[in-house]
Amino acid sequence: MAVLAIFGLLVVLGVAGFFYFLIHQRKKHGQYFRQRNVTFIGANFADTFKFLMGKRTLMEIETKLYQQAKETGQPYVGFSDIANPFYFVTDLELMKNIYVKDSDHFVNRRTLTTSQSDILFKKMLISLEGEQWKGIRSKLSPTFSTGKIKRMFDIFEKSSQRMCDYVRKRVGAEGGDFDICEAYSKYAMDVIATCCFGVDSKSFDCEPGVLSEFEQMGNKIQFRVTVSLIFKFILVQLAPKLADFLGFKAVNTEPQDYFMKVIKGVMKHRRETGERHNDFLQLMMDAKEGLLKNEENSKETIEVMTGSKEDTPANSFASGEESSPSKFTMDDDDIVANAVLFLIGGFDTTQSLLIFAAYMLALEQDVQERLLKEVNASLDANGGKLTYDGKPCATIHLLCGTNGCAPKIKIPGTDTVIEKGILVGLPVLGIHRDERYYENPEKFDPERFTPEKKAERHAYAFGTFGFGPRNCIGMRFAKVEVMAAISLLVHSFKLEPGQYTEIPVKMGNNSTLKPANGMWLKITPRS
Ligand code: HEM
Repeated sequence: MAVLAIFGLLVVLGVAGFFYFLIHQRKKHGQYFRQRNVTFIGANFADTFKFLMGKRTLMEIETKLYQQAKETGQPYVGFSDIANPFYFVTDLELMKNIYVKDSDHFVNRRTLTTSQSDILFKKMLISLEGEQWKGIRSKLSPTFSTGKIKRMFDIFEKSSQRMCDYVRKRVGAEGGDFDICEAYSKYAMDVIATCCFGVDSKSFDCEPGVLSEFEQMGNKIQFRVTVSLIFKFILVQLAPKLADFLGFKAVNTEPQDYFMKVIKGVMKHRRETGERHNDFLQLMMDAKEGLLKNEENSKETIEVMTGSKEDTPANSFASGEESSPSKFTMDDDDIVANAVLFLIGGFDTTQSLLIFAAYMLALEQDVQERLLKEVNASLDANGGKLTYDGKPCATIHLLCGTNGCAPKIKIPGTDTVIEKGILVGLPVLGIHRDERYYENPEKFDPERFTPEKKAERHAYAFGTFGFGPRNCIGMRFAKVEVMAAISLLVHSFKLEPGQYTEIPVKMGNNSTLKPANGMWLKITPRS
């Protein structure tokens, strides 16, 4: 009884301490912005609490935040993410300044780990800073050029075929209700296993409900926003030494060790036998040896490297005016770390896009019919083969928040100075649903992405892959991977809402855009 009472008291003290801490941080960050004459809008404790209890999604919170920021009529506002004061920018021209003109100042992300034992995480492109980031990004950029991805197209086609065979087996000749999340998870895992690790994921060989070893480890290594991760993260930000002492790590040890073993085994085999493959792993091994074919200075590689066609400070780096990429060397751990990063960065994102594209196509039959016609015409023109140049037109928005830390820099046209280390966040989700940029934004309308329509909008109104030099290095890869899978799925099956389809869909309480209860659709083979 006494033990229970002490335990209960400790819980009450813990919760009270946490709320005291929240109030203290909010007050501190509010003061920070008020002293700088910047409107302060957050944090919202009720929403934070509901999120921790699983009753609010990050998507709902970000949408509300954007509305609040927009209602102030200011181009940027102050916000508190509990750990840090945070500038929340809603003005597209200001965003462009940050990403293009001042890109050199907004190049680092916030720290997610301090642990010395987080070896792989520390070597991932996503965590690198300054010159080190530039060096590795410039080494990796040529591996993501259109030409290189074109050579990998066979991998996308084969995995898409395997996925359609799997779906056919599950729904039978007459068709039936099926959770498409399962097939897309296997597809995204299969593509990354083949391209980045040089192995077969065996994800389509398993019985329903069973995951292959690669899939299990791949799932374990993904970032999931859980209550414990949030606490860990706050501790890393506020008391890095304590977090380090407690051995907090960004990436779980078990999958980390597994992937290290897998990839090092494949590299050893290739080096010993001289075997070569058309995949990222090969390209990274070539980049390490300085053997990568000479596309380093091509215009496109510079675009992959800088995320911009325009003249930016980063472009001068990319074209060799500052540090030369050849100065930087990669070792085997860099290769492993970035292959694992591609698994983290390219799995959930691609899967979410595929899931919602299937959902919208099931709901909007006329769009599905148009897409089917385009895909069939492309297949007919290419002897029934899916090719890189076939261009189906399904495009869908995704949530992604993106931010950078600045050294001291003044916001143009204002007296506001963003000090070193202060975070700047760009609310992509809100912008994508803003009527000022998109008419009827909740409507699934691929036509808004025609070149003519795109030219009518501000270039920064579409930020799915981020902007500037720190944008998504895998964007070209992801687009082709997604197009291959959607094309073959729509060619093989009719997608319709089924008896379990939730309309509107309930979103999951996680960092990425995922439906809470799977994505059940009625799927019928076309022949
Ligand atoms: C639909 C799929 C994808 C979406 C929506 C997406 C989105 C993003 C976003 C928003 C960023 C941050 C940009 C910023 O901070 O400004 C990012 C970074 C990154 N993405 Fe993706 N991504 C996708 C697929 C992929 C794939 C397939 C790969 C790898 C094969 C990949 C690898 C990366 C890497 C390595 C970074 C960090 C780049 C750096 O720090 O220099 N992503 N992605």
